Amino acid sequence: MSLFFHYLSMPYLLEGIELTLEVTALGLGGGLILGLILAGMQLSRFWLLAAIARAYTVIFRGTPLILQMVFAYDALPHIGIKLPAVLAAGLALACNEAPFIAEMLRAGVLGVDRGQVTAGQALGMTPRILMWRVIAPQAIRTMIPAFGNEAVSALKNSSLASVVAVQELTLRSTQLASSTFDFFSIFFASGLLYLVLTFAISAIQLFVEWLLDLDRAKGRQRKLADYLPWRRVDLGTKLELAAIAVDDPEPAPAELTATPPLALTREERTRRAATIARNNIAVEARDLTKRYGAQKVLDGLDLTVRVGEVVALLGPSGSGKSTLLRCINHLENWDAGTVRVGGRRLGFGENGKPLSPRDLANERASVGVGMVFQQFNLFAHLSARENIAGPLRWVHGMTRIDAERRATELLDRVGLSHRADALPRHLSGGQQQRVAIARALAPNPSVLLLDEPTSALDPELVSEVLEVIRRLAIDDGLTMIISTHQIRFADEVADRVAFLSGGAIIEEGPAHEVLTNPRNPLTARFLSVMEADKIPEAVR
Ligand SMILES: Nc1ncnc2c1ncn2[C@@H]1O[C@H](COP(=O)(O)OP(=O)(O)OP(=O)(O)O)[C@@H](O)[C@H]1O
Repeated sequence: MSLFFHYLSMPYLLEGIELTLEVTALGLGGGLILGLILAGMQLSRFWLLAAIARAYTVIFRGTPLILQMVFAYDALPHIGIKLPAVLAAGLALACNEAPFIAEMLRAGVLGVDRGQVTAGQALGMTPRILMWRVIAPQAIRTMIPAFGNEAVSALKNSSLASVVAVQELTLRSTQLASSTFDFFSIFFASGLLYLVLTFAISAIQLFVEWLLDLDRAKGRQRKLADYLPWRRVDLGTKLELAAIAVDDPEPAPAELTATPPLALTREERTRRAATIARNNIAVEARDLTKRYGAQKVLDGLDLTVRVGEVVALLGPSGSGKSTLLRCINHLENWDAGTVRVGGRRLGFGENGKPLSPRDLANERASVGVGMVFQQFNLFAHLSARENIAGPLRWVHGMTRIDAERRATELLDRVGLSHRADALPRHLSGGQQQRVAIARALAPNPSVLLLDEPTSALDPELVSEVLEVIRRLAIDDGLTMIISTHQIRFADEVADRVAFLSGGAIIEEGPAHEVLTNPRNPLTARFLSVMEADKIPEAVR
């Protein structure tokens, strides 16, 4: 036993640790830089870059590290590159780690919900802002455990540097054992030293995970058990959240229920229709055609929406409503036809050529087309307030104070000022959708597109979202195009209904007229099927 402790504190072995850490740091640091480049190449739109990165991955993941180390130390000098042993071992380890790290990075990026990326695009974020503010923060959080694994594996793999005579821990242990024949004590001591190092890496990993944990309750006394890896959302946080729910039960928001639902009288509707008819055109789609493979999803569709008008898109599932909305915001390319928003061909330059993703994002931000999605698509790592204020700062250059003031004002308007600091996953579906509406309204869009805003909600949550939309239409006179299956809501709020079937508008006209007296048999059949459409009393 005393020999074991002697070896454990022996300077000869301890100095070996220094070289072990040096090779590991070179391998991990270099692997991270190279891995970032490889991941970027693999995710690139240019197939040649992606192919080169894939070929690299196949070669360096498919050949043994020991061979790569020997190659770096013994073969490179033949082409005039003579590296010191530590550097050669570190380089080989970096080249070997890079493809694994690249795959980790790629998985992290691809794992971020595509809906959030689409929402970011709709808000006018450039690819760089999207990566920096939406994708990377979420990807990094999911990658920490895998990166911890990779660090431990790099530390252990550094022992292979002994084949190129790097005097690291394993080589020194072997040399010592060969000269003293005390194999048991030496290897036991050396194994324990490795364990201490890997434990330190695991501790760093857990600390970083804790730092980045979105559910971490700030400033609260924590118990040791909270730091264990399986404690993702600790009981304390859950209890706090439960307490919030009990203390502050979410009513149908007072602001939305205090006054009776808004509705226009027949005379008001007539006046409104006359005013709208004199307004400029806000959105115009002409002969819009879009295919997915052999399937024609939009078939020469024409639609004109005037400033201040609310148009409800109705139609059976798959008739092209969502696709039309996505084309208006140029989130989707189309095959033929034109789309103009505020007179501008969104997504095309003066010369008629498509804009780059960055220019398209800037144009989206300046034209001002807000979009609300069926699945809410809130940024999962940001609070309700930050979901609204963040894009205002990053896209529209607002100061933090102004952006937060605007966010607070909008949250108040949708009845959610009391949940401003909540993460999306701690909000109900109806609350999430109201935050999403507030986020879309924040930059004062000229047009708001709503893609089935209530279809992912439980029936009892539908009314609170519809009431917010109703107020936007009637109080604010916002131009809106709403894809919906809520017939009664469309009747009350929309100025005009457009009925889609097979990618074309087969009937359109004043909402009440089309909905009560449809002329096209397909519209009539659809409406009779939708008779079962039940809207909660509260919104009638
Ligand atoms: N990315 C895609 N790739 C291939 N086909 C698609 C894609 N997106 C939509 N489609 C197809 O296009 C058609 C129209 O889809 P879209 O979502 O626009 O319909 P919708 O009227 O909004 O339907 P719903 O009311 O169910 O949302 C559907 O047949 C759908 O399967």
